[in-house]
Amino acid sequence: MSWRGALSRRLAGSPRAAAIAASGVAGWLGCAGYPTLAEPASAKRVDELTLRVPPRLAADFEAWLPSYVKQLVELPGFLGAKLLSAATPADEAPAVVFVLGGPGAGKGTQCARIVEKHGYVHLSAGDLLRAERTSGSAQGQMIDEYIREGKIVPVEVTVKLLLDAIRADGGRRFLVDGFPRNTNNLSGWQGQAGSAMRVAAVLVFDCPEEVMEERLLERGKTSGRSDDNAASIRKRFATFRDETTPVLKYYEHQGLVTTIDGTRPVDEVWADTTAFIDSLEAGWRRREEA
Ligand SMILES: Nc1ncnc2c1ncn2[C@@H]1O[C@H](COP(=O)(O)OP(=O)(O)OP(=O)(O)O)[C@@H](O)[C@H]1O
Ligand SMILES: Nc1ccn([C@H]2C[C@H](O)[C@@H](COP(=O)(O)O)O2)c(=O)n1
Repeated sequence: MSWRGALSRRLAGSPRAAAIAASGVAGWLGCAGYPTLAEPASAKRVDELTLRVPPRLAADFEAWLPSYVKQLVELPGFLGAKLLSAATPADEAPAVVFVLGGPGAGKGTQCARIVEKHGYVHLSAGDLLRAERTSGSAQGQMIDEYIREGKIVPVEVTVKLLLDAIRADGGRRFLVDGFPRNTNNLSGWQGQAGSAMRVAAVLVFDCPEEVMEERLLERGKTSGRSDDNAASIRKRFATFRDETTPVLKYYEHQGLVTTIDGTRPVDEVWADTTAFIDSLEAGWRRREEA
């Protein structure tokens, strides 16, 4: 499979990337002509290829890159590949800590404590969607169905709610809870918040499904949530396994993930959570002083 062929196929399959195709592949790559890497490189020659991708297309590019790299490294004579970075937000951009973990892992509980002790602004994607659902907006019914089915609402809706809330608050440190939940969330964030916000860390609460199920069924006795029932919980677990895990892998690869065992009593989980926020803040202070 030639590199050129792989690129064309990917472009054909992606609506956003169709715009790239229309503007010409060579122009998009930022170079006049591009190498056909199907020809094996000689052992003495190292070819270097720099791809310039506009920030608004970085998410598509990164989603596509792994399969492209996989094909490259399978070519005889290819020595290796290095992804430098997509778009790097400025250090002074507001910092976001994404908080993830399965349904009932304890995200909201720990976020409430972080707000109280460390003064972060907490934005729960689920809470924003639930509020939007009852606001009487045209998309309320759609959101209702997604939540009940444990499916992830299209990112256009969620990222707008998050960014509106972030802009309205004007703060500098945000906990974004329950987001990004799938690759659609991830690419929507990167496309729309990308360089305006800095993803400082991804905090993950790890908890087995049996424990989370017990917690959610207990919460369901009083929460009034349409998805705290056995059928919805099963679907939410499947969505977490199938759709959120790839996002966690993506951020792990970037060295941004800190995982905390969420199975323990709240105070024990909190001891690790607050220590993590302290270390994050200490790192920022050291950088500011340097
Ligand atoms: N460490 C813990 N030990 C026992 N119960 C907990 C613990 N953390 C949270 N809970 C309880 O479990 C339930 C779910 O917690 P929480 O709402 O914080 O989870 P969540 O990850 O935000 O869930 P969801 O994604 O469904 O909103 C709540 O009733 C909460 O009181
Ligand atoms: N990024 C998100 C976050 C949440 N939702 C929907 C689907 C979830 O099952 C539901 C509840 O979220 P939670 O309060 O458990 O974090 O809200 C979504 O579609 N996209």
